[in-house]
Amino acid sequence: MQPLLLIASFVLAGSYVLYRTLRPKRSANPDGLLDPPSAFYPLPYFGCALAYGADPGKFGRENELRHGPIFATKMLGRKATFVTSAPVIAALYKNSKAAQHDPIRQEIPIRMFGIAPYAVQHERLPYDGFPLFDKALSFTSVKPLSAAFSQHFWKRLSGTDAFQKTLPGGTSTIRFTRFLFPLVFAATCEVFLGPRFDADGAYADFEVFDEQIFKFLAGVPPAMAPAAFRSRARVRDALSAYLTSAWTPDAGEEHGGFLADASPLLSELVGRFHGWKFATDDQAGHLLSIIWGFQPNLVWTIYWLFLHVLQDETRTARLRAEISTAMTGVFNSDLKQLLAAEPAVFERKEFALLSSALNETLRLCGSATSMRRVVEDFVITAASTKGQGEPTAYLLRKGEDAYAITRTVHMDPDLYENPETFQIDRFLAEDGTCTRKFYKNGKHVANNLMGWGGGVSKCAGRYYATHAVKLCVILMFHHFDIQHTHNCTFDGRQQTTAAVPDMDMSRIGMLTAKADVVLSLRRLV
Ligand code: HEM
Repeated sequence: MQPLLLIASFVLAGSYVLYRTLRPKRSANPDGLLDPPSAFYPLPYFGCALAYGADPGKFGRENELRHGPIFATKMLGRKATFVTSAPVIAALYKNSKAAQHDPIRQEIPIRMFGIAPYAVQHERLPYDGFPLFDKALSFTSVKPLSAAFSQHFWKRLSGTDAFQKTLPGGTSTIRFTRFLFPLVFAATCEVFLGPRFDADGAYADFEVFDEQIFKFLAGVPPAMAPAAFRSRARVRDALSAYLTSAWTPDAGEEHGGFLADASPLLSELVGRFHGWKFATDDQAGHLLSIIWGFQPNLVWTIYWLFLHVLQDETRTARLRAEISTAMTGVFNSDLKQLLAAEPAVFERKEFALLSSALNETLRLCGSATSMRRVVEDFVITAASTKGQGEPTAYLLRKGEDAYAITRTVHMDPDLYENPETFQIDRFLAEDGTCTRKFYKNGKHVANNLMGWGGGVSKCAGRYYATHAVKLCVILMFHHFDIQHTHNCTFDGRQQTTAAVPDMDMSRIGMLTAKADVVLSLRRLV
């Protein structure tokens, strides 16, 4: 053991000396600008990848304490600059000309979804492909899609045993993720792809693929993750079969055909894929990326919102009261009116507590990182995290990657009191609306909540997702008395209080749970 320790000490000491010798000097630029302070991760090639990948929020927080809200290191062979405070993240988002998202969008899908490079890097994709989502999912255009979600989700929910085999007054017991996640998956697939895609058949493989997504992100070869690659291949095969059967040639259409029974958004997109001569398999890879974009974030948001509310009787009672009042006051106790509601209705004051609960869930249970490639040198000015002293100007250099870690802002105790605690009404202003403003060191922080990311890559689906989360919560509370059973976790441990499982901190986006829970649903209506 001792010789091993000795060798390890030599390697570490050697790495440190090398690092001190080779690291970029902070005042090397002739114009007096500083390089961001360097964080020390000596592992060759990987650099900070292990520490960052294990828990991006903790990685950001620890380095912020040591170096301030901007620091640089190496990750997977590239120089990476990380920004962690609200104003510096805002500055990074703002300069979308120098710090671009498109180069990242043209790399990651190759690894994650197995799309061939030509179909990810097609020159028209950033202009005629991705913007279709921004257009169809904007606040003013999203209504047909959100209304379709309401219909499909209700059809699925009312088809479960909790309705079909349980009369009002009766109770059923559900394992929460097993119950909820496939319903949301099927409903959203129906909204976007239509009924021809076998969502039920594809769900199990999709779930395995999603659970193993980090392996694709890290570029692990198929031999090291055979199950993940097999599942991904099966979902893509299902999507290819769907594309083959649903694509209907029609000379009268702009792109030579349409996707039968699908949303206009997907039909238009696939039409453009045909125009660009993408192989069916690569089209399927794109569809997989779209499904992956909506499913995990959406279902884990719903999951955490429910569990944090149910953990506390007062929270549950307050939210139940809001929903009950709105059911009569806004929807005249008519389910059809609820299902027909457009997203703007759920933004009203009558749903302020629900809006606040959603924001609090995004804050506490999300870990979004926005990635950018620096394509021209630019300067970011950073004040110290505590707001003392003169701000410092740092140079970000062409060719490096820049990462905005949002969880450091969401868990900042100077911005959010007791940041580890779920406070259902945290976002309520004094007038009862969900518009509270947040301050740090006496200054208003406009981008205090970045659960949807920000800048040019801000979640295009946020209005659809907000609608879907709220509808799901309202439908469930309206129909069921939901109890968070105390002996509920599936890891075999008995719980003495209503448990909220630990979060898997290694995820990017909404965090996942380390255990499922069992809930009892007593049917009310
Ligand atoms: C509560 C659920 C959701 C959360 C928390 C969420 C969050 C995010 C985040 C953090 C990003 C990356 C932002 C960045 O890099 O700065 C993103 C991107 C995106 N999301 Fe969502 N999302 C959710 C649901 C959805 C849904 C349901 C859809 C589609 C209907 C969707 C569509 C997209 C798209 C298209 C992008 C890429 C935007 C771009 O790169 O231009 N999201 N989302």
